[in-house]
Amino acid sequence: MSDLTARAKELDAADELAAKRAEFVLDDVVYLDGNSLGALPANVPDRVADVVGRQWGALRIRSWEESGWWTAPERIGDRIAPLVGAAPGQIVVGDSTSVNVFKALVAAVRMAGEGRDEIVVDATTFPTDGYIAESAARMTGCRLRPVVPSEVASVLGDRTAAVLLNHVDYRTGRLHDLPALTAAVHAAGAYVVWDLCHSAGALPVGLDEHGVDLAVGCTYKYLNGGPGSPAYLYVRSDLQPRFDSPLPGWNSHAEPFGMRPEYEPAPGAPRGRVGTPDILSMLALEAALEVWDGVSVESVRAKSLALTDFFLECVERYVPEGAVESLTPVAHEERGSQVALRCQGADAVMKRLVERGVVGDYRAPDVLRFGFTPLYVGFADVERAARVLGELLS
Ligand SMILES: Cc1ncc(COP(=O)(O)O)c(C=O)c1O
Ligand SMILES: Nc1c(O)cccc1C(=O)C[C@H](N)C(=O)O
Repeated sequence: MSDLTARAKELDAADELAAKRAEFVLDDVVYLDGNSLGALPANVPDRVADVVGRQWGALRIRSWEESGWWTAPERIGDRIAPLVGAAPGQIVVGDSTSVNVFKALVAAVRMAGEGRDEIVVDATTFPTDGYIAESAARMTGCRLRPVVPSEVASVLGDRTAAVLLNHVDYRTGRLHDLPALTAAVHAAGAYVVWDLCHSAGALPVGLDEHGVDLAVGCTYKYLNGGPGSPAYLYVRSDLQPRFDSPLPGWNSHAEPFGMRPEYEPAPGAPRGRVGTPDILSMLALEAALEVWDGVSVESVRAKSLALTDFFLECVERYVPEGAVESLTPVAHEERGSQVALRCQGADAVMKRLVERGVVGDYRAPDVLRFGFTPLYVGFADVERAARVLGELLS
């Protein structure tokens, strides 16, 4: 047994989250793609069967009330809230991340008011945020300023209306400084929208603590909600009365069943709703969130850093020098829960890794991306992934 195999064994034996793995449907594959699609929590299939068979099949229309369908968006929002450091009543679940980016960004510009006509966006963002920001800018008469995150603070000014940022960069895994950037945006008198897709469920976010204005995120990565599971929108409670949604659908009305021609926004988080919620996906997500019972985000963060540290160490040992270059920061305060390795022929290398039972993903043009979900990835998985990568590149 190599010393790294022995270390992996020790680390797994001491891992307080190790038992969580049994709550997921997994096989012999090393699954390092939970930052794209989280694994299936084992309780979800039976729950979905009940929602379809009993709630829909037998109760039919009664389920909107009796099965809690109507209030699911805010109820599940409250279940996500502690995972991102938010008090109840500020998160609503529904729509996709893209749609929530649109709602949040346009609402932020509307809050900023007259004279503020610039939207700043992370130039390295996951593309959908950039596309939506461009359209939101055009619709609101703003100028769009794409800048790299390290330059955001230097472009803020009295014309800045809103700033759209990613907590963790989807490609490099870099963790951005949410408290400092939020404070800088506020000092300029503007509003910030954070995209939490790659941080929620992997590390503490502290939305309330750091005074974040608006945030969005998906639930199919570290929250394991399933393919296309609904996203969420956070609007800080004191901003809710001023949240003027650009998509004021009937579900966000103060009295949806009043069927009134005039729009009157609902108070609180439901103001962020749009149309009829996608109940099947939403209740699958609600079941998936049960794996978080009794789990602290701090313990998840501690394990995530231990996993990525160990992976970097194993890669250094097993992979021939110069074959890969890590794009992920070494400093813990700058690292999310993934490791991105630049590698020649990365696309083909990832295909071979998958054939050998190590599933990460490839991101153009040259990145091997490995996501570490602390609830079900162990240290032996990490050692095996790096060893197989080393064998392929030797
Ligand atoms: C940072 C980020 N934002 C948004 C999205 C996607 O948004 P949507 O849920 O609308 O597909 C992703 C991944 O798909 C992402 O990584
Ligand atoms: N949302 C995805 C999808 O519908 C299909 C394939 C991948 C995804 C992803 O989530 C990609 C992911 N946001 C990324 O960081 O690359």
